[in-house]
Amino acid sequence: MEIRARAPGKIILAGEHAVVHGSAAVAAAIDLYTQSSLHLPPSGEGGAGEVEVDLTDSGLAFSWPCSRLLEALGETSRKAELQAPRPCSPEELAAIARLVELHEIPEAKIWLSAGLSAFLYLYTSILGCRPGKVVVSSGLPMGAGLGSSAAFSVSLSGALLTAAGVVSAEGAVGGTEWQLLGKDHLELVNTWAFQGEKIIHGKPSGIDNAVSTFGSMIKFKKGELTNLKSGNPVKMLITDTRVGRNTKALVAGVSERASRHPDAMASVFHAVNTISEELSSIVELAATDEIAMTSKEEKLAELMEMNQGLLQCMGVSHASIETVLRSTLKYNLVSKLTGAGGGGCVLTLIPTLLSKLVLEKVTTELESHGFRCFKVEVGGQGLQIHQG
Ligand SMILES: Nc1ncnc2c1ncn2[C@@H]1O[C@H](COP(=O)(O)OP(=O)(O)OP(=O)(O)O)[C@@H](O)[C@H]1O
Ligand SMILES: C[C@@](O)(CCO)CC(=O)[O-]
Ligand SMILES: [Mg+2]
Repeated sequence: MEIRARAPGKIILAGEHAVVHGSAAVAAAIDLYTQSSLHLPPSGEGGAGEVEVDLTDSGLAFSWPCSRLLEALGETSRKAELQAPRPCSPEELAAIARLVELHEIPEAKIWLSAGLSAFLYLYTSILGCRPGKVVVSSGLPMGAGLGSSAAFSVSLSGALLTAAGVVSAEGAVGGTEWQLLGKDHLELVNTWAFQGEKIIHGKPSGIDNAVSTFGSMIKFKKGELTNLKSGNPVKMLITDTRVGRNTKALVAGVSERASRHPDAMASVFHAVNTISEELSSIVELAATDEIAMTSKEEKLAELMEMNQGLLQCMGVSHASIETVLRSTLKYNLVSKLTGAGGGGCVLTLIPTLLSKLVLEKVTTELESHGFRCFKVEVGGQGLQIHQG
């Protein structure tokens, strides 16, 4: 049996970091995906064979004998828990970390160990210690602010829960081999993926896994999700500064700053909340044609600029991000970091009336700094399944 699941990355238009502290944020799915293909032998039995994962983007593959997993973790998959995952306990996480350490991961790719721990947790909790192989491949840059960790957790959870028979695909995605899940099944996948994100991020808000699971453009606040109907999707240029960073460390850094300056940071988070609320109402107004396109774009640009200033206050900007801001400002274009910051990707709002020539000039200038630019479609589908 082969089950494939693909889950999109995301951009955050406003509210990253502040969303971890209870503010609203606005995010949208993009058309770059992580795909997990799960192969299960016909009669898998616990205790025999291996669990394998092939991480094609990093060119590394790992495997564990099922007997070893059973010995270290016990029989982990229990029917009742499939419907309501329990968080990974510190003891279980330590046992999983020891299983990951059985493999020598090259120092330059040590950041993979968090993803591997999330993989082992999701696989053994959902399918138990039965043999199987998962091949993961992604069009997303890893650790660059476009939600690669969430797309990884969502696609894995989608494939594993489909194999366990607790979720099943319903409707086809027009003209493609992919199928969608119903709302309740998506909710379940999202809950599992959040557990995976916790292992990778430490203290995620849940926005990245939610937008990767449900797709579209969403407002997210304290775990509550509102779908934003955006008539004409905004156009964004993405610049990957190629400066590596780690979301877990950046989120922890903002929390430390908040504990050093609680009142000042509470005001910053409050300001971000207001920006996200305003931004989401502009998006929705635009869907009803009650606001002209140029006026919508001017407002969005101003709010993004204000949000970027507040992200600098939180200490998550970076010299490379500032270079992107300065370069695009020369052409009167507004940019802000997206995701956790500290390097990674920057969004630049592309107004509808911007000439092709100007766009080419900005892109050339950004690429002359060694950055990589690309355009994405914003607000598309979330998790999709293919069973064959
Ligand atoms: N395709 C993949 N293969 C293996 N591991 C992956 C893959 N995608 C993500 N990961 C795991 O997720 C980690 C990156 O997550 P991180 O949260 O730091 O960045 P991000 O999700 O890309 O950005 P952000 O959280 O700011 O949106 C990697 O270090 C790795 O452990
Ligand atoms: C930085 C952050 O706000 C967004 C990362 O894409 C973390 C989170 O919300 O989990
Ligand atoms: Mg992440």
